[in-house]
Formats: sequence, structure tokens, C-alpha cells
Amino acid sequence: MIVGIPKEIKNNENRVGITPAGVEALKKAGHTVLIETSAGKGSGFEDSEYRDKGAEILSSASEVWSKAEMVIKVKEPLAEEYGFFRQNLILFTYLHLAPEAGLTKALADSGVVAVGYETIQLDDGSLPLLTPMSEVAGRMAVQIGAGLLEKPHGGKGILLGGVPGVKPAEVVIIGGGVVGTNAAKVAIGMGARVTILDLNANRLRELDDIFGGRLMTIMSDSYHIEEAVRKADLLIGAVLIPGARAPKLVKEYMVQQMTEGSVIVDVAIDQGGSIETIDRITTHENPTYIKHGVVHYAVANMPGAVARTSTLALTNVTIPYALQIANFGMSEAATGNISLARGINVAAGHVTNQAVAQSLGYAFMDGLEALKETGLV
Ligand SMILES: NC(=O)C1=CN([C@@H]2O[C@H](COP(=O)(O)OP(=O)(O)OC[C@H]3O[C@@H](n4cnc5c(N)ncnc54)[C@H](O)[C@@H]3O)[C@@H](O)[C@H]2O)C=CC1
Ligand SMILES: CC(=O)C(=O)O
Repeated sequence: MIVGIPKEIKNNENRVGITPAGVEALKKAGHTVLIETSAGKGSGFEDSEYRDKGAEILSSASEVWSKAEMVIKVKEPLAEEYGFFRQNLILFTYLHLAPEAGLTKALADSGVVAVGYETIQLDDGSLPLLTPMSEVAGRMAVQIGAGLLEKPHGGKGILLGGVPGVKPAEVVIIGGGVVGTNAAKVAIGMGARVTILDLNANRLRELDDIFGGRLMTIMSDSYHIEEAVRKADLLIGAVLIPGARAPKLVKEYMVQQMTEGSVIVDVAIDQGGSIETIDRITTHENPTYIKHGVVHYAVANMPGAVARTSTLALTNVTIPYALQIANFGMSEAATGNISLARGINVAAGHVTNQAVAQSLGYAFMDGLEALKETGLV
């Protein structure tokens, strides 16, 4: 198969869809790899390293998109890239379609087969291609939040861990999955007082066991969310219902009750955000705004700022799936691997993820059924 990797174009997105090790793996399996020049630069990979492993370096994104049978990316395509879509092109990347009506329409109208990393799901419900970036973003959420609590960044001027004789900050995390757990690890490590809310009682039990009483676990409902948000110095949004738009759990009146200079980091912004006062996606270039005296951070590609770590962690988990698609073809690979089949979001003009279809008002079609219409092997 001809596999193409364009340079990412989102604001400060320094990750890339493949490492030289990934090129080596694809080449050994007999595939052709085309990479846009300097695509790996932001992650510390030079063109020469890819060339040494057998990749062909192309000078433009349009060449990569038009020659490739499968495009491997990191972030969802931006409007400037929609013109590259064509029938039966396989697109393998993060998509987060529920809040992206325009992208979903463009994918469906053009007949792209779009596989979203974030919806590839194992039988136990885990999301193996989301996990490493959630680990990164969860850890980052606390270090970013700690910085924003400093006065020059708009915060109330408190040190997350406090000092002897002065109490530490209150960190409240809504969602105790991968992001939430990693945020808790860092926040506890920095000496903060941590509360996690989740609506899965078993998850709260696991967290209690993992952290041995060093954090407070609370059942997530509107009463307890309001109570926790009111006392939070740093609030982290970390909920997920796979594929679906994030529920707006923190209402505007709750944010109004937070003390001035508190900070919100809504990691769940890539699924539309879980905080009512987050009405826009922010960028690494311009990451915050202040509303009701509270600093809001809503960057949808947080791991892009620590691109070297993130690219290595991401490609560790994506390349085995990319190899399956390249080796067997999209239909056979998805038929043989139900977890991969769950990742198909759009095929043959149909929306094939139930939660995305419901969020955007499309009729749902099973991914494997839709693949039959493509004629792809
Ligand atoms: N902004 C960024 O750069 C990044 C964003 N993310 C996003 O972070 C979000 C969280 O991801 P993960 O932690 O990997 O998901 P996860 O599936 O591991 O955890 C989500 C947790 O939310 C809980 N939850 C669902 N509804 C809830 C509710 N009403 N109240 C409280 N808890 C609730 C679930 O029980 C689960 O424990 C996702 O939207 C993901 O895409 C991940 C990486 C980077
Ligand atoms: C998960 C995601 O959206 C990211 O890593 O950018």
C-alpha cells in the first residue's frame, strides 16, 4: 500500500504521524511511504532519518495526499485540507467528529474511509490509541494549571503545593479515566489536595485503591459537582463518553461561584468541552481567556506542545494498526479486528459511529456494512 504522511498544520501542532521506526516497519512489510518534507521537524525527526529508513520525501502536502492510498495524520483535517479528500482514500488520524459537523460532512460527501484513533476500542471498553495522549494531557493539565495560578498569568497567586504553614491548592478533576488519573498523580506529587468525581462507582473504588486515600473520590452528580467546583482553585475537565459530544457538566452559575483567579483546564474540549463557560477552542499561541474572573484554558491539541514525547508515545500504538490496514487492506483488516472496525467513523458516505451519528443527526450504518459499499478489499 502507498502510505502518506503530511505535515500537521494545526496551530503549534508539532507532532507527526510516523517516526523513522514506523517507516522501517512499513517498508519491511513491503509498503511505500511518502512523507511531506520537514513533517517530522517539530518532533525532532529530520527528513534524512526518514529517507535512511526508505521513505520518499515529497515537497508538498498535495503530492502526499494525492498519491497515498492511506494518509496517516495526528489531528483532524482542517478546512484547508478538505480539498484533498477523495473517494476510498483511507484516513487514519484523530477525528473527534461529534463537535465537527463541517468535517463530518466533507468526509461523507467525498467518500473517504475515515478511521478515528479515539474510537478504536477494545472489548474491555478501553481506547488504546487515545490512552497515551490522555496520559500526556492529564499530566500537562496540572503543570499548565499550576502556571496559570501564578499572578502574572491571571491566576490568584497561589503555589499548587503550598509551603509548610500555608495550605496547598484544591484541585478538582471531573472524570477519573486516563486523563483524570494522570492529572491526579501529578497534582498529588506536587502537594495539592485532590478531589476526583466520576459517575462510575467501580472506577472511584479503583482510584481509592490506587491512591491509597491520598485523594477524595466523589460520585459525579450536579449537586456534588457544584459543591466541588465552588472550592476548586484548579478545575480539570476530563470526562469522556466515547465518540459523543462531552456533556456540559459544569454550568455557568457554578463557574460564577468560583473565586477570582481560579483556573479551569478543560481537557475534554476536543469532544466539545465539559464546561458551559468554555465557548471557544483556544490555541497554544493564545491559550487562555478570562470569564467571570476565572482563567479558562481550552487547547484541543495539548500534547502537540510536547511533541517529541507525544509522537513517540502515539506512534507506539498507531503503527501496529496501520500495518494491519496496509497488509490486509481496510475491509479485511477491520473484519479481522473488531476493535479497528469500531474506529471507522465514516465510510462510503455513511456515518458509522453510533455516538457521532446521534450527536450530529445522521442515520447510523455499521462500519463493516458501509465498507462493503466501497469495494475496498
Ligand atoms: N485537549 C487535548 O489535547 C486532549 C484531550 N483528550 C480528551 O480528554 C478526554 C478524557 O479522555 P480519557 O481520560 O482518555 O477518557 P477515559 O474514557 O479514560 O475517561 C473518561 C472518564 O469520564 C467518566 N465520565 C463520563 N461521564 C461522566 C460524568 N457525567 N461525570 C463524571 N465522570 C464521567 C468516565 O466514567 C471515565 O472514567 C477525552 O475527551 C479525550 O479525547 C485527551 C488527550 C488530549
Ligand atoms: C487526543 C487528542 O485530541 C490529541 O492528542 O490531540
